[in-house]
Amino acid sequence: MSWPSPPAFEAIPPGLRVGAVSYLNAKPLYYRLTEWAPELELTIDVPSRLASGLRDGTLDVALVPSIEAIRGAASEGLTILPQLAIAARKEVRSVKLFARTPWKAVQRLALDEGSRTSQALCRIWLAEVQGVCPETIETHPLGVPIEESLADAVLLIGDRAMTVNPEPFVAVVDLAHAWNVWTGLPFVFAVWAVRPGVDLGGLPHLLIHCRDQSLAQADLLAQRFGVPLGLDRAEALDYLTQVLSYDLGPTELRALRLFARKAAALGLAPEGVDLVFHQPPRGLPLETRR
Ligand SMILES: C=C(O[C@@H]1C=C(C(=O)O)C=C[C@H]1O)C(=O)O
Repeated sequence: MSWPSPPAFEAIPPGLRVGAVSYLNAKPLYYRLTEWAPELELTIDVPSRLASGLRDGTLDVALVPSIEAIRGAASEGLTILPQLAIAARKEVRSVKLFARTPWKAVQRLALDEGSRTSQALCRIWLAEVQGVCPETIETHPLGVPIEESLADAVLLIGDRAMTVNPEPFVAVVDLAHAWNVWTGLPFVFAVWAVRPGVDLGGLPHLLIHCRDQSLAQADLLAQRFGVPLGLDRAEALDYLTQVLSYDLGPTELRALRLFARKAAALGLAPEGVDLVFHQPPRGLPLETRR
């Protein structure tokens, strides 16, 4: 299928190292990116590893857990790209906390190894809404079925969270839905973050084109990436177009700032951090606030 070519954009520095999330929820943000920009090096991985890659300098720009953009803004001068995010309008379906005990009795908590943002959201929700701070917090490894965990509650994110059978558990919460009921806001899971001093050339404009073209043909992405996960096409389409949103507008920024404050209050992020938008080193400034 032929898609409209992107509008003319500034060249992308050859070898620019870009990281993007492997889950279905991220596909609209980079589908066909390398066809339009073959000069960049694209790494696809789980969110926590992308955050590590950005931190240790093996990536220049990556789609990272929003909590890592908040942490890295303070400590490493990370900046974020405007207009783009992975956000949930209300529920999310792919970030779920499963419990074997009532919420208030959760003492041992296992957190999906692939996550950073939902790990923090989960702890904030347990503390603020349920009044519980589990004594033991451990990692639930990638690739290990949830049934094998001995924890009282297990957080799963991404594709595998969408197809878990909830029957063995006494309670399940969709954490974006819980956040929405509690704050009235959407929840921002991921943003594009950039290491200081990196020249992205035309990448920010190309990423916006990618997102817009992907969403204009979301049925194709639902079929290609959702159906192989065991979702039916309509369900995958609904997830990509109704459940999730890919915009970083004023409401999402408000939600992100509230999340940053709540994370700081629990010691999960530094106090008083604000997000800084990426500015190209030269040429026309990117739009920074909408
Ligand atoms: C909505 C999701 O968002 C993801 C969750 C993330 C996290 O918890 O750190 C990071 C990136 C997102 O792709 C999901 O994985 O289900």
